[in-house]
Amino acid sequence: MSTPVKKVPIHLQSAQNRLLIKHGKVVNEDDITEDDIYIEDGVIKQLGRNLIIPGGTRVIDARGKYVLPGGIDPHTHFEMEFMGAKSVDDFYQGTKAAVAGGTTMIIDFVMPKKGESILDAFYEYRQKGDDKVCCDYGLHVALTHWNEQVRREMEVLCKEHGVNSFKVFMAYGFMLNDSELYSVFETCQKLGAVAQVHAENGAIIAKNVERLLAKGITGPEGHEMSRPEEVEAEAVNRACVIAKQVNAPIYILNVTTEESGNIIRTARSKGQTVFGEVRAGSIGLIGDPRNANMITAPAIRSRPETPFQLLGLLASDVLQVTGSDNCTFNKSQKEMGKNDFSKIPNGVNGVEDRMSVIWEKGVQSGMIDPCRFVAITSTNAAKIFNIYPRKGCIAVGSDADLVIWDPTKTRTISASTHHQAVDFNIFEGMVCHGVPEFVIVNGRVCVDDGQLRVVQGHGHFVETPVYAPFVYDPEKIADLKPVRNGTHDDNLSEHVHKVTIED
Ligand SMILES: C[C@@H](CNC(N)=O)C(=O)O
Ligand SMILES: [Zn+2]
Ligand SMILES: [Zn+2]
Repeated sequence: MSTPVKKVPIHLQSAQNRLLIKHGKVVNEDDITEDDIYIEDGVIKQLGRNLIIPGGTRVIDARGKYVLPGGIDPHTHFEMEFMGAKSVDDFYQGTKAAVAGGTTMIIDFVMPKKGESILDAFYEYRQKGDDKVCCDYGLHVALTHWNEQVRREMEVLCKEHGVNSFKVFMAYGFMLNDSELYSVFETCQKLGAVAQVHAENGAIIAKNVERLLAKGITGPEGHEMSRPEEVEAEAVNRACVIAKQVNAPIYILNVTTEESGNIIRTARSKGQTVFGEVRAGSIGLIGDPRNANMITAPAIRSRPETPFQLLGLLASDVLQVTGSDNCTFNKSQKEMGKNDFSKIPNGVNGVEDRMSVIWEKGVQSGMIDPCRFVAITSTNAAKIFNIYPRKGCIAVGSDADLVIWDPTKTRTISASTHHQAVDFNIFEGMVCHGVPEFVIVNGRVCVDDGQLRVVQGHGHFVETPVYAPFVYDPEKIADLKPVRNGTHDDNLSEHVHKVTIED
């Protein structure tokens, strides 16, 4: 007599809702295990071997592959108005490209116009992002001016809108002076927020630009000449000194030189909370000062040893995070500065290629291991912006944001095949080991055996709460130890019969 098959309620029938990833090497920041992963309703429900799971579950065989936490790119500028242009990757195409490359969450920057209410600007960005994103996203808020209203609105954003990070600029026309930086850092510290710093000395840059143009140096080579390494390092040091006065944790964006890294090392060695981030382009490339398409700020440095030095700082935890600083302008937009380098919109691509570039330059070269790769491409960003262990790790109860990564496969980066809107790629022709075969976004297979299948609006805004233990109470981070095996909770599709998938 056949066993009566229980009627499976329709809402549980979708095999898409249930996934089992088998035989993979599961990589977290601190270990690699041979666990199978059962996913249901977008959450990792079970980790372990010989799992008992509902029938009708889709099984993905990850034999010979790594299973990584989905990348978190904490530095993008989608559809941003800047230097008289608008970045061409919007929240749809930017997150589509992110997923294609193995990134399953981005954190973008609200960029208020000078004098604009930061709260209004935040609402505008939510309008831009919420319906378009293909993966989850968060928002930092840039402060392009300082006054009592900004301070009040920072408090509202932290207490009511899930913002915990504010960016200040020490360069550009909306840079803040030292006294304003002091007030912003002090306010961030009181709110339990993180102050992020674009650290370049804007006053020196402005004078250098004036002097270079007056000498007739108008080509793209003038860009790095106007903002050499020491002009970044001076600002990094000043930001650390100011933050120290008010015991404010700071996060230095776009560290591009060993000199800046050593300043951060010294500050951290004296117990100061300073985090450093490196953009993928600074690791993947040696800067070509004559190439207008590579113009971003701070510059991608032209000294050949810099990428190796930056990777060494990431390997030794002097620096903690990699981002893309994806701020893409087409060739035609870059030509706005063909007669004056200071008019070239600053920004490069990276959101799609960050993971492969860091794997190729870091893991493939032997400078970092897969665990450190996970830390600098996902986990550390999750910890700093207080979304760990929901994000940034493979653990029971975490969001099912995962990448099945083939370390042996290679791909050649090209604008002809990338999924970004921008019409060139700074990594053009680069061959990278490390290819995302499957990318799972909140439990949905969005790269399926190499085929991109994103859904616009599948992502959601993710609040980043203040007082991240990793930032404000590091001893507590141990209490957040995620559950690395066993079952999440008991509502494992009770309505259907269970099967054990034999090894
Ligand atoms: C405003 C934005 C422009 N992009 C760039 N890094 O040059 C930034 O400074 O991050
Ligand atoms: Zn910046
Ligand atoms: Zn940026």
